[in-house]
Amino acid sequence: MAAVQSMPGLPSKPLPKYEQVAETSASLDWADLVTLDLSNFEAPGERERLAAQLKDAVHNVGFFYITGFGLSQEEVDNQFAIGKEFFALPTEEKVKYRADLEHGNYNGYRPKGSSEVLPGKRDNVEMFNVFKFIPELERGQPDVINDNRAEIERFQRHIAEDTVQKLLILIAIILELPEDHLTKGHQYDDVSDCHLRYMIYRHRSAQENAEYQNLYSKGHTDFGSLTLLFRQPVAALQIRMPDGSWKWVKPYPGSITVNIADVLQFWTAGYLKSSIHRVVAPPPDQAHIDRLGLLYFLRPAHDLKLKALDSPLLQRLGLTSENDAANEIKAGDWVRARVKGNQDKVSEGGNKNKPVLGGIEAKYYD
Ligand SMILES: O=C(O)CCC(=O)C(=O)O
Ligand SMILES: [Fe+2]
Repeated sequence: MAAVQSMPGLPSKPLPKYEQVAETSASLDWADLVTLDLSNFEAPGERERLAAQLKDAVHNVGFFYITGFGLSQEEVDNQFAIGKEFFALPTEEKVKYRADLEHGNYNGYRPKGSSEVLPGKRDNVEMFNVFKFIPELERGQPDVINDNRAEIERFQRHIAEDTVQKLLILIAIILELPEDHLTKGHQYDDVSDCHLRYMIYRHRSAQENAEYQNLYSKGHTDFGSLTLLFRQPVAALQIRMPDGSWKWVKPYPGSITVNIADVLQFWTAGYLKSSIHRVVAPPPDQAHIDRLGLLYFLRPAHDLKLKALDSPLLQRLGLTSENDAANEIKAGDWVRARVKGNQDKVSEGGNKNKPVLGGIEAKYYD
């Protein structure tokens, strides 16, 4: 009898369909964020219209939503199913794929407890980071990734080669730079630490939440260029508003939450805001849920320097990083120093700046 052959491009073992959980019915103080609909991006005048809509958000808030990005909820849910399958593996299987965190390399598995949330208190978060499928970054992968590799690569490439390219064009327009000024340093074939991340925050008891001051992840900024957070109906992400208050980020159907990260802040001498966000315990009606996450972290080509860009807008505003300690730091070194630093113990006493590289600090908040 002929052996059963799997179809090329289809997983050898179909995954159970992923069902998203219900939204919270709690009434929370949601942040009011701009939503960009990318579905008419190619229409005449559309880029300028979207850039105008985005300008204030990226300067003052650092967070916004996108819709019309060309991936269906089914495709997104299929990625959640992959993450769920991976995290259900026994720990001894998962640690075979452990990332080289000690050198700031996130390629692979990051076990829970790798970072401190509060002094003496370790996190409850697992991550599995799948870097780009290019020869320089290949590594051994678990079966669930190998079996679904074609679909994961297609999903990653859509984000990297379509969605983020559009966002980088809009940001270049805001900065009055040629449209390809930022896309050039963010190509799929560039060696960089871009990755698709599957994440799980395992729920804690009410008593544990009290001991952790409700924190799952301290207030922080992200390290690279942009972060894209696929819709996750469990309320837990909060952003720090310009007045220092924290607001919840509502997960709207069909949307991705996007935030500006450190490298874009360096490149714009602070004009683009790498804003502080944190993850807290969900409201009571979602407190029992193990919160799965799906994110894409966009990082620039490793060798690009952090020196501010020569932008007409920044020049008019007098924003330059001339003589700044960041000028000669490579973006990839910054990202890796921040990943490495995340394994350190936290300091006592709440909100602290932490040295990262070349005398430059990163901000952390409780
Ligand atoms: O899980 C979330 O909502 C945010 C995660 C996050 O901030 C991060 O991984 O950098
Ligand atoms: Fe983050």
